[in-house]
Amino acid sequence: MSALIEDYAMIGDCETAALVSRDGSIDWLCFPRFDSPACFAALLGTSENGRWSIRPTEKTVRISRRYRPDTLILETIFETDSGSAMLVDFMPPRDGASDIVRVVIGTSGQVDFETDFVVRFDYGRTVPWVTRDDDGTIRAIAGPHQLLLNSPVRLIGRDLHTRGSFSVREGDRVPFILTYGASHKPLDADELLASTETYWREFTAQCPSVGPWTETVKRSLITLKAMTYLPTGGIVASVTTSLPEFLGGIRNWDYRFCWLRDATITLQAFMNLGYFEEARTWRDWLVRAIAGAPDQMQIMYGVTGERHLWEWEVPWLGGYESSRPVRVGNAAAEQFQLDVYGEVADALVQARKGGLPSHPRALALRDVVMPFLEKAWRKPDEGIWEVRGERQHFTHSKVMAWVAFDRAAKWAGLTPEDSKLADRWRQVADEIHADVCRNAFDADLGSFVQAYGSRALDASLLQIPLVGFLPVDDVRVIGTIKAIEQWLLHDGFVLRYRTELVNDGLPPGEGVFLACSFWLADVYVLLGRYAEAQQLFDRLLELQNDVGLLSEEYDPRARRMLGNFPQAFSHVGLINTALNLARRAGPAEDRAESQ
Ligand SMILES: OC[C@H]1O[C@H](O[C@H]2O[C@H](CO)[C@@H](O)[C@H](O)[C@H]2O)[C@H](O)[C@@H](O)[C@@H]1O
Repeated sequence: MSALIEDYAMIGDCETAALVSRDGSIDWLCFPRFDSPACFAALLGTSENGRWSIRPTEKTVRISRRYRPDTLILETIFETDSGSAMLVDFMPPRDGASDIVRVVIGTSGQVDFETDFVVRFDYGRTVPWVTRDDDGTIRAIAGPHQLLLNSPVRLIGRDLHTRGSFSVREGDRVPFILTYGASHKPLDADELLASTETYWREFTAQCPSVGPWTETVKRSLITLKAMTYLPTGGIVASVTTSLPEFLGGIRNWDYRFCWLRDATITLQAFMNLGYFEEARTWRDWLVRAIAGAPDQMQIMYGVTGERHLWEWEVPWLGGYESSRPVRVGNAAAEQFQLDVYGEVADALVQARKGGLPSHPRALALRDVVMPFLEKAWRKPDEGIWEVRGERQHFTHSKVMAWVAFDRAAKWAGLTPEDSKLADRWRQVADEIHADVCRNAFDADLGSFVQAYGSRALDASLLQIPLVGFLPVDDVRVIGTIKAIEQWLLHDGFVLRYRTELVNDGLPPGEGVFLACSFWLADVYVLLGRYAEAQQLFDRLLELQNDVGLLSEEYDPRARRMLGNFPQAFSHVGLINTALNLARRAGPAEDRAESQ
């Protein structure tokens, strides 16, 4: 059985990532890319679906862990009656090979360990041929996949598992190096550890002070960086698939892709912290990915820009705590979601403001996308929450279409030759604004509503003041915030919408959505309700696990994390709210000022 979601930590090399449980088991790993078929899939099944454990044989009296400061190097300390030892887990940034390195270091007395290496390629199904080379290397092969495991520990195959045992005394170091594909050169665990440490320390060194939240912001920044596919600059929404939004339910989705929405807001967080190199690579990825006819633009792509992300179910995996189906691929790739145009426009304008030189294709792209959008904004869509029910005129989608025209008009207004375009786009922005104010505000409720003609509330309406569509002290905005506080709060955290009242094409039930809870804190900052913003933010920080990671959702009743893990959306929320609180004129006010 898999561990609690919050009991996992992530290690990664900016091309793929693994989840390690508190007791030293790697239960999730897709080699060599984030979206490759998992070779350890115990997270969504059983140990027979693949996992690699290294743990003491005797009872542990205490397990503690942390990331080595400013890095993605995980240190787990096991204490037993006879001694203590540290397991160091990391994935070196790529230099041709793709590896996981695990080093057991004795810290006091003596600790006996056992390791159990179970490889099941193709999402936990294919049992490989496992052989031992003359030099002791364990080789697991099936079809296109090959894994090589090197260690001084003698490993023996039995019952389709590869096992070994060893002891460490104070000062002993026992390394294991797992390599995907061919191994071109002998690897040294200590050298890899040193270069990995340097890589992450250099990256975090640029992070500015965010007052008392600097360390927690750095952790989120490292987490987001680890979800960036370095060869292209694409950013995945999470490194897992099918961790459920409701335990035992069917809201299980594959997040190992690049959503324009999630990637763009991630970039905004990077830029808010002054990381513009990441913005450049992402912008280049974006321009390549969405090149072509504007009506064929997708809301998400694979890490190198793939368009076909067919969704299928994995019948041989039992699902996380029986939450089935396990899905690979994501049918939402085929959806129409109007908001992404606004998010992309906002990020591009922010990149320009930050001094990023313009991309040769960016203007051409703007000039084909905007005319398309002039018609498309009138159409119903699936919205930010990617409903699997009927398309609707979602309020948030229209607001973000307004953002697209508003930002495009400002952008065009920067050059005299584009001033005609600027006027035209300002006109469309005004038209959308009027349309939303006319159709999305319910005077009886005193609030904006989820979609035209609906009476439901939706947390995405919190974006109205955050993107500058209306000022935060507008009476309609005040009414909307009140209504959200009244109807969407659960234990002080924010639900996206009431799944039992809205037909989103799925059975009701899900946790509170962490990103939306950060948005509420941002709105409190705009309102000057700093104490409430601070209080909500503090409570959200308490939800982080022991190594600072957040999933997508949280169940306040069961006090458990839910949804894919770690999730970019949630970590972006954390960074932005920390900046808003620390600077009080942080990103929320920057974005809102564009009104
Ligand atoms: O709730 C149903 C939808 O859930 C997923 O979408 C959510 O995650 C996306 C990635 O973080 C995010 O961009 C979106 O706003 C969220 O609603 C899932 O990917 C969808 O397929 C599903 O319909």
